[in-house]
Amino acid sequence: MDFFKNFADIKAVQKLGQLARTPYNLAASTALSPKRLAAYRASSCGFDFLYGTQQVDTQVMQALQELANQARLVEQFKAMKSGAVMNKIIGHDSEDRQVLHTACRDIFTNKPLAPKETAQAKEQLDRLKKFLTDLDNGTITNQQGQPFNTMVQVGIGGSDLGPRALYLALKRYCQSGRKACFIANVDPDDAAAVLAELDLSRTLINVVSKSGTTLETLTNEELVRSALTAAGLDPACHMIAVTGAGSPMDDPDKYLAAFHMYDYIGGRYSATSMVGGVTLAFALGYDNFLELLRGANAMDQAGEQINIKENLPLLMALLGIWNRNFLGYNTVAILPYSQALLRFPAHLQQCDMESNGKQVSRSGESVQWKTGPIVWGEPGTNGQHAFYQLLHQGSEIVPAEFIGFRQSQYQEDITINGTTSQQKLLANMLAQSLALALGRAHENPNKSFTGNRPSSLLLADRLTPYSMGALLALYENKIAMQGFCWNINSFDQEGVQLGKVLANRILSELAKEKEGEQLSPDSPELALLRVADLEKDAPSPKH
Ligand SMILES: O=P(O)(O)OC[C@H]1O[C@](O)(CO)[C@@H](O)[C@@H]1O
Repeated sequence: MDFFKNFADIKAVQKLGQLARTPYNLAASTALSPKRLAAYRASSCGFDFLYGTQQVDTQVMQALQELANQARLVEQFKAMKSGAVMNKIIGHDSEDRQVLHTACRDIFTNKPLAPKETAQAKEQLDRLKKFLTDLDNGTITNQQGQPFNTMVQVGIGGSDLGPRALYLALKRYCQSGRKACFIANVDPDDAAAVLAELDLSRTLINVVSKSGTTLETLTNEELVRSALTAAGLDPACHMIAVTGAGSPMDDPDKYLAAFHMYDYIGGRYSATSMVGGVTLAFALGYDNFLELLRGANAMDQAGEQINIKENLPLLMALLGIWNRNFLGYNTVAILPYSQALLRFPAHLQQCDMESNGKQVSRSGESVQWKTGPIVWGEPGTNGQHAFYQLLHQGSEIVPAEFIGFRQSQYQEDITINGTTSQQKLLANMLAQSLALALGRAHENPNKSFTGNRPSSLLLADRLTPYSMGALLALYENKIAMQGFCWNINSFDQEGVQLGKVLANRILSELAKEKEGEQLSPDSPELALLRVADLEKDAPSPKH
């Protein structure tokens, strides 16, 4: 495809390389003037993005705009949204799929960019609405005629992280008497701890797996099924499913209700499909789920602007590339100053690292440039009392992305010493960004801060279904645009396969142990050695 340009061959990359020899020094005495802070600011969909604390100047910003234009990032994004086959490696066996999670939220117009896929999303939404209405009006109840009040989502990776992060973020908006829980890990203690807290008779189990083949999810499905049976309940009256159309799990007869997602939606981009939709709409209400989609759709539209000042996903993608490829920073910390965003960094970790943790280009060649950084994070202010020491004085420079809200969600606050807790929270976030940038000289080297450490601030009024949807899509789109720029396929995940294959081999070794007997203490290690031994002689697959 004409779009597929090697990063190193793009003209603006040479220019940025030169500019990176003398990056803006954030620790210089006049570096953070009010004029600069006002100028390095952009807004979309209720979010203000403050990036005066990045090591950029007007020349760098100009060159980043040129990079966006020369790599045709917005065109690639629009092509993705319109159904181009973006998930592929040219000349090699690959998934060869469209990438259309954006179609799930392009439902607020008569002219969606991918009409067939948006029609499919709407059909699933209609089915979900009917299912929820049946729950509300008592058409669907438990065997005693009581309403269901809890939904447990059983899934892992993209079938867990996004939906769980969004649920926790928006728990404040739960419908009265409704809640959701999640089981992901194949560790039996995960399910045991969740199930111990529930009245199973009032619980719906939502098994979510795009492939319908994931070991952890199928195992936990059986575990929960047997817990229902042991409690004298009929699993068929309690279990629902979300899976890829045509997957091995796509068997509506086994479930009280079944919903589809499609192969053009990647697992880690699936939170706005039925993968997130069923549990979120059950707990938060259908209208709140629609608001989430509305926010995501607004950010998808912002992603089509050519000017980086009007396109937050693109601007954030380019600043990330500046930090990664030109300033050489290996990692990014996502630091929400919002307890509700507790699991959002974990979701972004999958979304980013599974998407952009690649080392071959879209033409199958080894890339000669750095791709996705290591992404991690925790909410502030807790993180300040844990790992910020390294952020301020460590030998690794960690660009930070702060996320904050002017108002709290619950609006239940207290004024102590003249400020509310929300003000204390925000003051801390702003202070961290300043401290990272400015540093502080001190005669005692152990107390001195070098500063000149980049960060940016994302600020919105309040964490609502709409702003959460916009924030989710902001990051999804940022990640996709970075992948386009690096000329990698951000939409497959071949790197997770080898571990799965080897785990299955170790399991078949362990299964040889006498059935029902406890594993002897050295069994796992012996199985590991046997499989390692077999592997060393295994023929390499054809290239
Ligand atoms: O929804 P599924 O098919 O069960 O997959 C779960 C997760 O497993 C992965 O395939 C990685 O192993 C992720 O990409 C995916 O989100």
